[in-house]
Amino acid sequence: MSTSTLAHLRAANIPWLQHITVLASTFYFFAFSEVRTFLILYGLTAFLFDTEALLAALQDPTEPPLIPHPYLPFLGHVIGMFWYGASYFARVNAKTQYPIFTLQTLTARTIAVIDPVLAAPIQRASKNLSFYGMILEVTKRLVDFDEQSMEIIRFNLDGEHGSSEGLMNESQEMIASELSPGRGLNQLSTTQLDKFSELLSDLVRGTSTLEISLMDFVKRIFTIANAYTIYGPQNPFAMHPELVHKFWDYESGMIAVMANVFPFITARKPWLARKAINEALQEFVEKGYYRTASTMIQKRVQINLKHGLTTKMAGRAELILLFGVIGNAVPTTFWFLANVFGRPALLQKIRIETSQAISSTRSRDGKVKEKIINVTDLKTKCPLLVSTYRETLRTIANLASVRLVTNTHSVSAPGHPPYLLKKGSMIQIASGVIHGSESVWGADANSFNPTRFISSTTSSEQFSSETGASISAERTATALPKNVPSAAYRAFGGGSVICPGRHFAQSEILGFVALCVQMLDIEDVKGGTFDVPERDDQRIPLSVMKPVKEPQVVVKRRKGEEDVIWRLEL
Ligand code: HEM
Repeated sequence: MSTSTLAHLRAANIPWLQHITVLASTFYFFAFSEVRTFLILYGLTAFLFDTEALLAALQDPTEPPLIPHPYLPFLGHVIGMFWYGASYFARVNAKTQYPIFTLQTLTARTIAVIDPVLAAPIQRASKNLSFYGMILEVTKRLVDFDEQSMEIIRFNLDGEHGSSEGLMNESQEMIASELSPGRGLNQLSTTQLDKFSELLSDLVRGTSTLEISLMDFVKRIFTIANAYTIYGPQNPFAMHPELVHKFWDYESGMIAVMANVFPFITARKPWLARKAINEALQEFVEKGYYRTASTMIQKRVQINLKHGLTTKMAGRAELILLFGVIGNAVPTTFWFLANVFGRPALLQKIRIETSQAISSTRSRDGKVKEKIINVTDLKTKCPLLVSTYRETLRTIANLASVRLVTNTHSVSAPGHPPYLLKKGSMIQIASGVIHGSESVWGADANSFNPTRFISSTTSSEQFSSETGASISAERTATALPKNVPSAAYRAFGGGSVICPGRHFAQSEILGFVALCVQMLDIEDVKGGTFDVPERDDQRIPLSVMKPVKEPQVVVKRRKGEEDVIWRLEL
């Protein structure tokens, strides 16, 4: 044993003196026949309680420090993550203040990344730190893929047969291209915005009122509009309207289904819901309904079938994308509406600001007949709206970015020593901790500041004086406060797997919220402004955070807007 190992062992948080004293006194207190049993019991207990500290002492000094659980080794951190949900990393970080640390559980080593400066090189190192290596097991359980499909999906994930070979590479490249700014994306967004205005006008007509939970209000419109836009007129929800509810039944119980402990008994409602949706998705592929869907879905189904997925499994593959499309957009829009309508002063300012993006047509008698909101104008001329959207996401986007270390990798960043990330470890970039860090965002990191993303150089005047709309749109969307590193804003993940739907999401969510702000009053069911709900930090959703309680609201058209036809355009 080298002298440095001995020094580490001596410095380890292990009560060596107590162990030596106990061992030495054993022979004094116990009869010879009892010594063996005692030593075995003592040894086992000491092993259980000290092994994490021993691992911490013996690990390579350049590895992220291992934090032994103070009371319950190997199980303590698992229970902590289960009990405290998304806030567990924040609790450990509050005690340790390490920029990166390791938690050991029975089956895995989890490396939590707390400093965004380290997050940047980690999300860039996609060759050795694999997103799919981590996420595919989740996907398998999420949609119930069979093993044969998983083999097809796993092919060439590390790129050993070239960067575009294999189902995943081909599909990911195609989706990124279909959803990146350009004509195809504009077409998708236009269909979506038209559908929003049609559905909202139908749901809240003339002087009628609608009593509903704010979340259900968003779910109703977004599920139908997104399914229509992305999956076409013969989408599963249009063919089987009862599936809209079932989709959200599955969403709320999917963690229990994925735990996979006799889910048909322990999580029956979401399990049955998934079964019904999967059957409809299979029909969507088998009956060729996908041929009337967006180009992205047509290409995606063709890629999946070409690589050998059965029609049944190609249908199931769509369930994961449905989550990508709707699963985050709905709760994000819910929070955005809650943050605006729950703060009358902010609502007032946003009403004034977004009115710049409206044009109107009049009937012969001079009355306003139609009002059109231009979503490009929202992005370029309405910094408060865009900033409120980004601040909303900062406060609710808690989902860690996960990576599996497929080859031992050393990561270095300015101001940090190099850290060794050993093969087999699971990395979690702790988005929630980073989003709430005072050292990153300033003293008000934990409060809601709707103007946070309006920088001193980005004002509505400046936007209107920009020459190219696309340049100003990009500037609005990327105005991080001074000195905040870009990897600190993690709502859409980062690196090569950054959410490809972020541009689509921004247009649909800004458009929908502006439409609501201009067209509707949304108040507490008991009258007046509703309270902005609290975040439910105990639940770990596979999307943005959920509220503890969903406000029950009354939705009606604003005075004077009862007969106006509202439309959204890009
Ligand atoms: C506010 C709404 C949204 C949020 C907060 C969001 C967030 C995310 C996040 C955090 C990831 C994982 C990235 C990582 O771990 O590094 C992701 C992946 C993804 N998102 Fe989104 N997303 C949203 C909307 C959308 C929409 C509307 C679409 C599609 C139209 C979409 C499509 C996808 C896809 C396909 C992936 C997987 C990327 C891949 O496998 O490479 N997302 N999203």
